Order: sequence, then C-alpha cells, then structure tokens
Amino acid sequence: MTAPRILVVDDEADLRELLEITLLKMGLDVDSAATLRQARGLLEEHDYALVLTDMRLPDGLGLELVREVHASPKATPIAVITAYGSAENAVVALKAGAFDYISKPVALDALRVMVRSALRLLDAAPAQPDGSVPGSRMIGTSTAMQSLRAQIGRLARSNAPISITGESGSGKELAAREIHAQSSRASKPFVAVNCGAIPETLMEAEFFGYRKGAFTGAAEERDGFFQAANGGTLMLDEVADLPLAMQVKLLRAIQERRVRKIGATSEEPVDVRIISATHQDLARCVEQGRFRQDLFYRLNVIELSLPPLRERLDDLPPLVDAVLARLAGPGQAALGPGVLDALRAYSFPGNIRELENVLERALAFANDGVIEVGDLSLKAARPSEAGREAAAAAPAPVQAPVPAPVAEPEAATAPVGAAPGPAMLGPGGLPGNLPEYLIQVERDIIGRALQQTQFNRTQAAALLGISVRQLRYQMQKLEISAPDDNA
Ligand SMILES: Nc1ncnc2c1ncn2[C@@H]1O[C@H](COP(=O)(O)OP(=O)(O)OP(=O)(O)O)[C@@H](O)[C@H]1O
Repeated sequence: MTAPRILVVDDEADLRELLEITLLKMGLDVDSAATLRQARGLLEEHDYALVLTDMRLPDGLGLELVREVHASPKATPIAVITAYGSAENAVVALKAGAFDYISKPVALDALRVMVRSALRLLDAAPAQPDGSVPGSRMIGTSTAMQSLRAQIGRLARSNAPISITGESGSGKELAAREIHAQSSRASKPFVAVNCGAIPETLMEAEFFGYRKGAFTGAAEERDGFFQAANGGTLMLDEVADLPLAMQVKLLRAIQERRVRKIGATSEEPVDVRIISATHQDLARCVEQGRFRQDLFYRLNVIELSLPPLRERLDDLPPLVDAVLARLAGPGQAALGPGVLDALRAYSFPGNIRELENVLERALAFANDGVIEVGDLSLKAARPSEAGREAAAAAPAPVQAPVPAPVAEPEAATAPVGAAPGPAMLGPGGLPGNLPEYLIQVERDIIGRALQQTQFNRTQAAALLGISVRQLRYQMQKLEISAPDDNA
C-alpha cells in the first residue's frame, strides 16, 4: 500500500525542509513547491491527502490556492501556515474553505496532530447520493434538509469553528453531533456544554479544570470541558449567555489552542473543534455590548442556519413516524384522520422537540395507540395563520402553554405548570415524599411565572426575585424549557 502523499507549498527553503522531514518521519510521501505555479502543476498530476501552504508566495497568495483546491471536485483538504498573531488571516482562510491553519513558528506536535486529523478524512464514510450518511439520526428529505445535509458533509471535512443558529428545538445540537460524527474527530469525544446553565463562579473550573488544592473543595485534580473534548468537538450551546469575563478567557483558549487549569503554573495544549450555537442574534448581542466582537469573529467563521420545522413541513410525516416508532415501538402507534393536517397547521414554536413532546403526551391519551386530533392538546400560543384555520376546522382541546421538558424524550418528565396534586399528599395532608413534592412545587411556580410573562425569562426571573442565570439553572435542573425565548 502506498503512503498518503502530502504537498508542501512554501518559498522559505528552511521551513519547507523542516516540514518535509517531519512528514517523512510520519511515514508520508511528500512533494514540495516553492510557488503557486509549481503547486498547481503538481496538483494536476497527483492526488494528495493534504496540501499545506504558506499564505504568502512569490507569485501570489496561498489563499488563491485554498479557493482553487476547495472548489475542485477532488475536495483535497488544504491547511494554511499563517504568520504569528495574524488571526485574521486564519479566519479568512477558514472561511475560504481551508481545512485548518497552523501558525508560525510551526509547533511540530500541533502539525502532526493536524496532519493525522486530515488523514482520517481518507477513511470517512462516504455519503449516500441523497447526502444522508449511514447511522445518521437526522430525519427529513425536504429541500431545506437536503441542503443542510450537504452543508454538514462539507463542514465535517474541516476543523473551522462553526456557529449554528436556529430556533429552540430546531436540531442545533443534533446538527453539531452529525458534523462531529462525519468528521475526522468522530472517534474522539463530543462534549456539549450549556453555557447558560453553569453558575458564573464555577465557569473557569468547568471549562479549564483545576489542580488539586487550587481552591477550597478542590480535593482532586479535575479536567475541564476542553480537556474532556481533546481531539474531538466542544459544543458551546447558548453561547450568548457566557459572561463577558469568561468570553475573554475562552477567546484566549481558542486562539492559543492552550488552556491553563486553575492553580496550574503552565498551559497545556488542546486540540478541540469549537461549534457554538444560540437561538439569539449574536451580532445584535455584539451591538448591545453583551458579546465581545473578537470572540464573535472567532466563533462565527462559518455559519450554519437551521430552518424551523414550520418551514419544512414536508418532513413532518417521516418525523412523526420516527418519533412514534421510538416512543411506542415500530408499527405500534398511528395517527387518526385529520391529525397530520392539524400538526401541519400548527406553528411549532418549540420545533422538533415540541413535536416529540406533543406526540408523547398524545400517545398517553390515545386509545389503542391511535392518536386523534383531540389527543394533541396543541398550544394556543401564537398559532400560525394556517393554524388558526385548522383550529376552526378541527377544534382540539387547547391548553394553556406548557413549558416543554429539555431532557431527552426518553427521560421521565413530569408535567410542568400543574400544581402538585393531592395524589402526592399522604395521611394528614403531608407529602409522602418531601423532596419530590418540593421539586413539583418549584416546577409549578417557575412554570406559572414563565406563563405569566409569555416565557420572557428576564421578566419571570424578576417576578421570582432571582437572577436570570439562577432561573436558567433551575430550569435546566428541573428540565423545564420555554417553547420560545424572548429574554
Ligand atoms: N432532523 C431531525 N430529525 C430527527 N430528530 C430531530 C431532528 N432535528 C432535531 N431532532 C430532535 O429534536 C430534539 C431537539 O433537537 P436539539 O436538541 O438538537 O435542538 P436544539 O436546537 O439544540 O435545541 P435548544 O435550542 O433547546 O438547545 C432532539 O430530540 C433531536 O433529536
């Protein structure tokens, strides 16, 4: 078997030699070019597992080569070597389709890590003609989904930071998992962090870890999210909720690709691909001074936008089938007449997660596994135009809005917004299980505050006399999520 072949493009003879020797020692074949012209000639003649190019060459910019190689059907990964401190160049190259970048002076360890990562792409499972990938949990064949799949396939072949936007429950985390699973990092961990749910005082320790004895209670050395995701992907969910002080530290970690545990004297290298997600408009957060421009620039290298469910209603039937099969077993549940139309007419502010919750609840009411329109209990909040028409045509019992649980659907989720009922009280009117009862009381109160404020978390927190961060933390803990967030 022939060794994978790498093309090094650099006009500095010393650096070229250093790169050649390092790659040869890794058991790879290496070709070298000192100019764009030579590189183009070699690219026509051979197939490469990776192209590694300097940004400035005597006859043009490495960026031109990035664009050409990225646009070519061979889809060869191409990485750039950037001058020290020129973060802008790195971002421009990643936006143009570079697989990754490495800064000068070239750290050989980091170079080896990057090269191995590119080589793993050679073994990546090829997508089906419709863009789907074996083992994918992502359902849907609508035009929007096809385009999303194609984008995911392309993004999986790069290490560039991605910023995923989309309404709550529209599949941002699933898309991030999919990118990871199709990438050269698939065998390494995928770590998802909800930035809004970590108390501010614990953030640094959670992200970067700590040394034993670094602070009271640090009985053992502990890794943070960065170390846990090393070699893999770190998903920063609800990234807009990061406090400004933490944003500075995060930017440094991303730029330097190194982190320092609390209490440590030295930094350690980390190789992590960052995917961030938010349902907020990050650019607006920057305008409002709530999010740092420089971090936004680093995270937002490539944007992936997820369409809301109501804009891809063609996916509703396969999604419903898949959810019912998962909840009830294959072929064990079905929809009665008019149910699909009623679902189509609903606006699904909580998107696919809400669809899952609606069907789970409906199944509980359904006779013999057949869901009727009346079992759906669709919310009255903000129905779409079509929704209003359908509601007139097929009146379903409409309940007050109920926050949807955030946990995986298979997790047990008590209904929120319902006061703890007499069933929870034992002899003498005392709760038979105090902790359970108190959890239920808290869920009820938070649910009511959210309903009263139309799910505006800032107002709900003010009503309850707690901070928004505390509210988010409690919501996460108690598995409460608002179908739409106005906070
Ligand atoms: N295309 C899809 N096919 C099948 N299931 C999906 C799809 N998209 C999302 N889901 C399911 O919907 C639920 C919500 O998805 P996910 O958690 O990825 O959304 P999210 O946008 O990250 O939500 P949030 O904004 O609350 O963080 C999950 O159970 C997920 O598996």
